[in-house]
Amino acid sequence: MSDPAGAGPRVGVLALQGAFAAHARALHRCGARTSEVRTPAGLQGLDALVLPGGESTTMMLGIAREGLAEPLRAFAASGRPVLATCAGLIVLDRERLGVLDLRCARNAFGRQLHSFEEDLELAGLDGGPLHAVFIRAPWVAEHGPAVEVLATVDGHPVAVRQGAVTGVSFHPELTGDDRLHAALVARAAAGTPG
Ligand SMILES: NC(=O)CC[C@H](N)C(=O)O
Repeated sequence: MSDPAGAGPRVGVLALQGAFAAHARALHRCGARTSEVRTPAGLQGLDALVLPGGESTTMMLGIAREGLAEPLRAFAASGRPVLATCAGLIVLDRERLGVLDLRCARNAFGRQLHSFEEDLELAGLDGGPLHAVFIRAPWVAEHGPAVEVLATVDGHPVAVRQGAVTGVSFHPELTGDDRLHAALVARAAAGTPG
């Protein structure tokens, strides 16, 4: 999946399970080189990382099987930018990898359990509302002071930031609006946390 023609920052996409291929396409559109991460060695040399949506229980089983829990924690702690979407956000919560000081409620949108779409204003994102696709999405049920809430639906946080980690409970790789991927690639290229 890597893009040999590109000279941009190297962004890994956790590819144990879930919606990883569409993330790679979005990252390519933003000028990044990408690789699929399935083992701790796959994290080496990356400037940024995407944790895709999918099914968080299955993803956690794969992370345990491959010995990826500690390497993923270390990657986040290094300050390199991370974008976590949907199941990827769940995986980072307190009850799982503990990278983010928050607790997710899974499949939280009872009003439209399977999926719905909404235009969201995200704090810090220029260019107007972002069209967000929610698929059996979580929300953030509770969080500590280090977590900045960027957007809410019905009063529940669905986009957050803690340090260099951005987490969203929707699927930004599905709409063709690549602003969140572009922001990740820009931060990776700048080599600055945040
Ligand atoms: N689109 C998604 O990633 C859904 C997440 C899934 N409902 C879970 O709990 O893991």
